[in-house]
Amino acid sequence: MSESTRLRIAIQKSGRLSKESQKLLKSCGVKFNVNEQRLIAHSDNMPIDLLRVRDDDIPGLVMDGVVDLGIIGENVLEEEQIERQSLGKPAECIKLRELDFGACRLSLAVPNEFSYQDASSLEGLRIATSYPNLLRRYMQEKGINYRDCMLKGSVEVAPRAGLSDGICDLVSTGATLEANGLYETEVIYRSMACIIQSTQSQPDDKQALINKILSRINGVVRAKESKYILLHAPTETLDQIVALLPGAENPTVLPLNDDTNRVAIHAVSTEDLFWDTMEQLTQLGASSILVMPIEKMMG
Ligand SMILES: Nc1ncnc2c1ncn2[C@@H]1O[C@H](COP(=O)(O)OP(=O)(O)OP(=O)(O)O)[C@@H](O)[C@H]1O
Ligand SMILES: O=P(O)(O)OC[C@H]1O[C@H](OP(=O)(O)OP(=O)(O)O)[C@H](O)[C@@H]1O
Ligand SMILES: [Mg+2]
Repeated sequence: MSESTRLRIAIQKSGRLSKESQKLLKSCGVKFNVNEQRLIAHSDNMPIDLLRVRDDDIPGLVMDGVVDLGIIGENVLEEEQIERQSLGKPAECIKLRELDFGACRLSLAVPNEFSYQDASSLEGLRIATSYPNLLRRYMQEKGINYRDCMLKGSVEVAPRAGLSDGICDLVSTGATLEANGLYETEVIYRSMACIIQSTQSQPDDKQALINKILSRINGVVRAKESKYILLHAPTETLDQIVALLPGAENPTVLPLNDDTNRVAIHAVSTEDLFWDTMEQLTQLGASSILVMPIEKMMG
């Protein structure tokens, strides 16, 4: 691949998605070193360049075809999409898949002393947000009039500072709301990180590389969600034991040396094996139970 056809992937420079985005690409075999001062990181084993930017810029860079792929929160993607649609700017991209990080929700919240019944309690009031488009869509659906207070950060301090009556901001644990004397009243959008592709048609070799990265991401995410389970089981409770293993299809059953009453089971479980299931397994006579992480999966 020539320099101009190197695959360009935009990721957040620093913030909530930045480390996970880098980790994901590294676990897909993309080698690169990030220099905190530099906007671009070149991979030295694949024709890939990483563009490290503010997360707000990522959807636009992909929609304008400036970069080929982007890793972004669905909240920012959707916000930018609505904004661009209203301005008649290109707003298309392909969401390749959701990722397994960046889980958060965009919620309405009000001060603890606010008596809230439903969204109509906000009629005519001022709401501070960094997501004016998602907020407007929700409030229009509910038929509620409100006033905007657009803030790029520190949204949670707006009511106490007298700037607004309520807020519409991202929540994960709820600790920031609590610390600011606010409580969550409505979830208006649930979000995960996702990987998006530009709709521009790609040369075959570049599209093949995108497909390869995506297939590796699928393998990495599936592996993280799965566990490799080894255990010894009495033959008489074998069926019950296999039935308890979450999502395990056709486990391998192997004989044990000098023991015809017990077998070894090897299984890949598509879910984590919880302590209570482990306890049920031991009650059925299972022993030597090992639950191990899986690094990669394919096929
Ligand atoms: N508390 C949270 N827990 C999990 N994910 C979150 C949380 N807050 C935000 N996110 C997700 O991470 C994305 C980036 O959040 P971050 O706070 O780093 O953004 P930012 O301050 O706008 O960064 P930038 O400087 O790149 O503009 C959010 O758009 C959202 O998708
Ligand atoms: O419900 P919580 O777990 O408290 O998380 C919510 C907070 O996380 C995000 O901010 P972040 O900490 O990323 O900082 P930022 O304001 O600089 O974006 C978001 O904007 C909230 O303020
Ligand atoms: Mg941002």
